[in-house]
Amino acid sequence: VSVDGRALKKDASVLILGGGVAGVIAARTLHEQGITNFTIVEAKGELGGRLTSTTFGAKGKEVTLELGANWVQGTQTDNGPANPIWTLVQKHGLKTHENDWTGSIVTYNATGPDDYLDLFDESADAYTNLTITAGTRVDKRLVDATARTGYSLLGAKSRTPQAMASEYYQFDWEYAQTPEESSWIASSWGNNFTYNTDVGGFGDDNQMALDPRGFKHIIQAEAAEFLKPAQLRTNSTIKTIKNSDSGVSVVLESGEVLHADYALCTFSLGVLQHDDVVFEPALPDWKEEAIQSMTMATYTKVFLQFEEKFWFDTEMALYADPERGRYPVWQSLDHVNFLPGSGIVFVTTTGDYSLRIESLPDEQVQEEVLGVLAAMFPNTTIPAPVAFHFPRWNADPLFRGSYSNWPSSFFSEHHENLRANVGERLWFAGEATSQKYFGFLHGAYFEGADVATDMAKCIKAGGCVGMKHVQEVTNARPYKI
Ligand SMILES: Cc1cc2nc3c(=O)[nH]c(=O)nc-3n(C[C@H](O)[C@H](O)[C@H](O)COP(=O)(O)OP(=O)(O)OC[C@H]3O[C@@H](n4cnc5c(N)ncnc54)[C@H](O)[C@@H]3O)c2cc1C
Repeated sequence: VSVDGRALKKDASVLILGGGVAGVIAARTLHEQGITNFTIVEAKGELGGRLTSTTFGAKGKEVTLELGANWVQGTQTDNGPANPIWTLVQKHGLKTHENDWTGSIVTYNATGPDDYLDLFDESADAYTNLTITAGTRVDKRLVDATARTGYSLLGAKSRTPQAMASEYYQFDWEYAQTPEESSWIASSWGNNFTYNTDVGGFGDDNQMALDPRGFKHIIQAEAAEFLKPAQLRTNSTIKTIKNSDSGVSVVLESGEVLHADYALCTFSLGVLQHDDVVFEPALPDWKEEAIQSMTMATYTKVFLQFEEKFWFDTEMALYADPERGRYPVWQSLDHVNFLPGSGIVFVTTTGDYSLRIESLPDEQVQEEVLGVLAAMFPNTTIPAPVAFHFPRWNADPLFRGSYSNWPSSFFSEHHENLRANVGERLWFAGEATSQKYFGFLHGAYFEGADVATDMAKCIKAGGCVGMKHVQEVTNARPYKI
């Protein structure tokens, strides 16, 4: 049988490229649709992708820590919509605890303790205002601008280290980039669709994963329910993706070639941007412009373990350095709610500061971090840590950053193009392709499910055009020069 000269094939084979949240949920979706002729091809030795943990600590004091995603952000409010990651946490019995980001915090500057919680609260209000005014801009069809423009127009101008640290906590700590680098409108979507129940969000609870099996357990346990051994290839790094009208072939690092009728690429935006994988033929201009126009940001957790705790008793602490973004957000894991007795505290950096520390040797970063602790606790002799570790997400060829961020020069049409299939055979999904939830685990989940649903329809129909894309992203009105 044929349609337009194409062979109708209803038992088509599918390669799912990448076994993170999007890849596993896409596989589950195809399975549910009765399409079982698929294989997940994953470079790492296990499923989970950016859901990844490590054993950290001195001998006899080891614990499981999350190097990547750590929180279920927004869970569920009453019987409202549930974050699907929260649903998986409950289904698979993952250990979590609520993390109070705003009510359990103390503040410091470069000379020691400094109570600027009033500025911290003002900054939270300014951020809320930023998201509300972004909504107004959408309703009025006003153009996007940077979140910095938004803050300034609202009169929220952070001029002291304390005000800058407070703003950082609200903004950069979430988006992993500065307000200058981020879209006013899209960063507000990111917040509202997750946290604000008025627009369908899940609620404002943040649950921290604390399970010794790692946060990845939820996705591995989910896969174990349907995935057969023959449907998974781990330790298989893809070097080339060849796309044609009749199917897709991928060339592995080993030289082996896998063929299928369709492929779903779930590699991170950073991997696509960095040319770690070669597309043959090269991706069309509309796709390449979309890929290069969104940003892959970097978020870095720097872990320290000490013989014993000498720091704050709250869950969180904020440090205001004269340099914005220098080792600002601290969290105590040695806390009754998390890993009491662990002797672990960690500090988070983002954006360019993360790239800076990735380029330095571990010893130098450790020395800098200990210097900050010495500034925060002037009356304490800071002991040498017994363990120290931070992951280099940007340098990692399987990720090239931590998660995507939406700059103000990225248009809705770019986003459609980022998401759209190339030809009938090559499809894309992952956190970055989610318009409402880019950057989040639940963004990857929804995209895996939604794109695989579209693919299944296409496969069952024996072929389709797929998602729409625009050939060129243009202005509504021409430039006047
Ligand atoms: C440090 C950090 C903190 C985060 N914190 C949170 C958080 O608290 N809450 C939250 O909701 N989200 C958080 N996120 C974001 C969340 O982890 C991601 O949105 C989500 O895991 C992305 O899933 P994905 O399936 O789209 O991509 P990935 O997990 O990147 O999956 C893609 C897979 O493709 C594989 N791959 C890449 N290249 C190749 C190749 N050449 N050949 C074969 N396989 C390849 C990778 O190994 C990977 O397994 C965080 C991320 C990071 C890094």
